[in-house]
Amino acid sequence: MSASLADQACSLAVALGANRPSAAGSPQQTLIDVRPQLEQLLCDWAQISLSRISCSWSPLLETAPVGGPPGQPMYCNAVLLIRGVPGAPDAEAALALLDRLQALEAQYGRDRDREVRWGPRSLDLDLLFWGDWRLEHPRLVLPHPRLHLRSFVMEPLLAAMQRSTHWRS
Ligand SMILES: Nc1ncnc2c1ncn2[C@@H]1O[C@H](COP(=O)(O)OP(=O)(O)OP(=O)(O)O)[C@@H](O)[C@H]1O
Ligand SMILES: Nc1nc2c(c(=O)[nH]1)N=C(CO)CN2
Repeated sequence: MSASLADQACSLAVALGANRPSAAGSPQQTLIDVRPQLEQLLCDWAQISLSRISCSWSPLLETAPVGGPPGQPMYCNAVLLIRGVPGAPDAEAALALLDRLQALEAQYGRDRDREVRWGPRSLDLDLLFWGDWRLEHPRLVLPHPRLHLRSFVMEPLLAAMQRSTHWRS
């Protein structure tokens, strides 16, 4: 049976990016170090055990910076695709997840008050989509409005989908 993104009411994706070091090390080391914490964060948020969700990770990609100040370092990007999030999407839960993602960014040294738009950051965690649910909130837009314009997101998303057993016939 074939499946489309729109069928996946309980799939959710998070994009990761970094292009400055954190306490965990280089951007690559940061994206590796944060993996188990991000999986645990999602389980805690969804109130579900790790064994009940399926996490599909893209490989790490080195990408040229898009936008922002000239001369910033190359980025490391990845995407985590999760299947098995229980319940229907709603704004309160989505905003609570955004808060948790931003708290995790701060743990890795992200300081939003001291950065320029699209400038270097130690960790960026963007919520890409929650099924095909649409949200227009001042703090959160879903699907992420620039998702389809960014090869540094679409390439790892494709890789994560190809690695997910869910889309295999
Ligand atoms: N889908 C989303 N995922 C993450 N943040 C979002 C989303 N939609 C809106 N936002 C808002 O965008 C604000 C800025 O986020 P952030 O600093 O990560 O942006 P950015 O990564 O520099 O740029 P971009 O928004 O183009 O990815 C956040 O504080 C958050 O409130
Ligand atoms: N290659 C790349 N470029 C970017 C990235 C990113 O993660 N990777 N993030 C940005 C702001 O979200 C702006 N530009």
